Amino acid sequence: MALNIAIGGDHAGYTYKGMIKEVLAALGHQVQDFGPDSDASVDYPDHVHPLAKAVVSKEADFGILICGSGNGVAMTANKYQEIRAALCWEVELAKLAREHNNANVLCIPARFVSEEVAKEMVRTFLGTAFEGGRHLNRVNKIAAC
Ligand SMILES: O=C(CO)[C@H](O)[C@H](O)[C@H](O)COP(=O)(O)O
Repeated sequence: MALNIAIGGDHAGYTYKGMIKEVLAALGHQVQDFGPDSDASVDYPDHVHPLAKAVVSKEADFGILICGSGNGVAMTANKYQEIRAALCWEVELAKLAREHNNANVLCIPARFVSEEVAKEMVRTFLGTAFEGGRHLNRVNKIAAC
């Protein structure tokens, strides 16, 4: 099924962002790029906030955020109650983030994972369904009051 994917990050994730966009196109998904448009140094929140809002508004089905460690983009995206941004560095983590946490944003640490792992995490994340059941009860308790 073709999905609407929002992708973004910062300069440290710029190269991986381009590579992942090719993967998403090959999978038949629609992609909205929230930048940056070069590897010149930027502040990741400037690119994360509009992406997070696109996911919250359901303009995008899922978000993919890439920076050096993945921490900054994850911290920023998770400021939104409706966002469940998962920092993943192994394919199995991307699978579990969908199965158990119903994650809607995948955060990739470009300086710490190979291109192949990054690509496979994206394919796995977008190809895995939330399991619901006991996990739904837990996910429903995440939102701060
Ligand atoms: O998580 C991050 C910021 O908290 C990312 O790793 C950034 O990509 C990183 O901090 C950028 O570092 P730089 O020295 O400015 O390239």
